[in-house]
Amino acid sequence: MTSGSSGSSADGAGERTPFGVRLRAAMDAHGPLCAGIDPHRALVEAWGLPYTLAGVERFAMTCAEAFGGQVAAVKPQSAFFEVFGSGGVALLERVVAALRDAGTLTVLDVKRGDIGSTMAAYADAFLRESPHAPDAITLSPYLGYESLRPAIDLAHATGRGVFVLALTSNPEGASVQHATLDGVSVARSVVSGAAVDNAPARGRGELGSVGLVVGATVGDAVRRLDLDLVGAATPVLAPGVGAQGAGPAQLRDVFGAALPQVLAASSREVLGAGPDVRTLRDAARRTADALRV
Ligand SMILES: O=C(O)c1cc(=O)[nH]c(=O)n1[C@@H]1O[C@H](COP(=O)(O)O)[C@@H](O)[C@H]1O
Repeated sequence: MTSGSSGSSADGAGERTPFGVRLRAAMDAHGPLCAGIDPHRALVEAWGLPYTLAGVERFAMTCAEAFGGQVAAVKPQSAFFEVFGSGGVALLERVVAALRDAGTLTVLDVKRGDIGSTMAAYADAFLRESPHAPDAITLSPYLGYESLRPAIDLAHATGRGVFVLALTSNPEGASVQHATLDGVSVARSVVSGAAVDNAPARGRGELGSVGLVVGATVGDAVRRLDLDLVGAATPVLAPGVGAQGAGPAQLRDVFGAALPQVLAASSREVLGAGPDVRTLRDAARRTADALRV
């Protein structure tokens, strides 16, 4: 499987297989791990590298080499590249391109969200066809789920995907995400939005391209989301595995019957196995195997 199989038109609206379908195939082939590339200063230095653009390039390209072709998806965290300004952003583009060449799906963690007219520009920046466009991005719905429409529509048009924050892994998230309007929580309204957007995929018996982010650490709180609403058609990105304390048991407890559509994300714990490429690859493979349903 390649991450970018197909022809495409000038605006990218080609015949690429929808992201959800490609994600299902990737998880079936490699297990449900999304390996994060988060070049924290402490990790870069622990690898014996200087915390400079060159050091971070070595770190990130080693990750791309280790993870490419081995895991379902890779999630570079944009913040750690943006620290280095335009050079860091150019490096991020090279990392995405390298993973694309290896046939591995990329979820670029940029957590964008803005008024619709600005959202259209963010959608163009990340979801239109280009050699360094990722397969999916993370989105923040706190200006209203519908404000994300330009990104959702362009993702559908270009065979790409989005993951919308629903219930995040950090303890502070609950104060906003469990707030209710007319008896419906913010998080649950995001789940409903994704269910509507994935209804056509559900009708085809496929995984949709509008995913949710639900932390693997949220415990019982997940019950309030009514994940049943989305059936088996909505992919769920579940960060929090490893450094934030969640493992296979927590994933089973939190997601239950929805587990087959969960893409579990782990960054620091896997990255700690570097800098040797083979050791890093083995750590990712071991984690992916342990998470298999
Ligand atoms: O969107 C995310 O990926 C995300 C959402 C969330 O609720 N919690 C969360 O930790 N993340 C991201 O997932 C990664 C977690 O990294 P580790 O804690 O090192 O595994 C970071 O890049 C976070 O920004």
